[in-house]
Amino acid sequence: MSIIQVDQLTKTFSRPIRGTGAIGAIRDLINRRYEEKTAVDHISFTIERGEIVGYLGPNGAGKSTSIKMLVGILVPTSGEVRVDSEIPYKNRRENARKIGVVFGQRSQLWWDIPVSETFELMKCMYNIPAVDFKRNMELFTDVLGIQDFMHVAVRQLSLGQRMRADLCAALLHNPSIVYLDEPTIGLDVVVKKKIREFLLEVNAQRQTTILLTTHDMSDVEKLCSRVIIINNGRKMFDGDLDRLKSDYSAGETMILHVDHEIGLDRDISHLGVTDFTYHPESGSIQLRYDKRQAKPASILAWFMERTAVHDFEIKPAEVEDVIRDIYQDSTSCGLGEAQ
Ligand SMILES: Nc1ncnc2c1ncn2[C@@H]1O[C@H](COP(=O)(O)OP(=O)(O)OP(=O)(O)O)[C@@H](O)[C@H]1O
Repeated sequence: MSIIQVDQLTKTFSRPIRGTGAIGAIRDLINRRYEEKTAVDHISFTIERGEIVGYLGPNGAGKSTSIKMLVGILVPTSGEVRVDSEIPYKNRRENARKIGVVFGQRSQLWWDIPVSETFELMKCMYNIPAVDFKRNMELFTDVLGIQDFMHVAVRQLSLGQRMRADLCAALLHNPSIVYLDEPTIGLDVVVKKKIREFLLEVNAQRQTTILLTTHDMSDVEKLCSRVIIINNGRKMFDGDLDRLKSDYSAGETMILHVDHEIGLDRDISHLGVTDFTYHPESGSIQLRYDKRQAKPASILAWFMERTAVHDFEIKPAEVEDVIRDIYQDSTSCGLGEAQ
């Protein structure tokens, strides 16, 4: 049986419409009006034990709301959610024992006490057997490299140190599922690498299921074999990363550092360029093209014939671009959902 089962899950918030100015404020006091916002709209999926799944979407897509329903903080408006046989919002205590959660923007650690004491508190809270605790501490301190700051108060940690301590705390009780919301946000490449290696190690050793939200495509590429993409609360794509990349990651961006612009009114559609902007402050031209249809060398040659190009760089599609392509594809085809 799938470890996570989500069926037609929906969450609608009712939020006040605020009037503008003094009259609006007075009117609000007398007659407050509300609007409905469907943050998660009939989403269904299942996740198998041991999968690492990227749960992606642009800002406001409904990712955090979905995760809050999975961890039991929010009660769905309709639909069903079952996590390792528990209904999270009904069996919050049992569910909490089976899951670990890390929100990149917030810490679950106690601010004023040293990291090591936080872990001791976790041991008591979750009733972790001494043998498991010792084994986990050895593995986690080794892979995450937290030995150096074990005795430092949490408020004195750098962001990267705090994030590693947060991850360790979330996994000490051997949860079968871990929810990670932007776990590498704001971290340098070395710490990102450590965290990814750690997650892969835990997943391989313990079959821990991981659901990860991130805006960092390299997190997705390094960790996830499958991605679910949502937008406006609806599921747009559910499939493996290779399919996502072969079907949708065709957009590339080329940045040319030039002497002067050559006129934005030029028609360069024959080169396969879809977007074309000049940034005078940096003296650069930014072009977007579909690499299945355009030849970067031809684009570069065309510009070099017309202006002095000092340097250029090519950037692969960002996760946001892929999502935008999927969204455009599904709306232009009249599809609500791409499977
Ligand atoms: N408690 C709430 N009350 C009213 N509206 C809410 C509430 N929580 C979220 N929303 C709305 O629901 C939508 C989805 O929000 P959510 O936080 O789930 O998005 P997200 O995909 O996690 O975005 P981000 O990547 O920016 O974190 C947004 O339009 C948001 O304003």
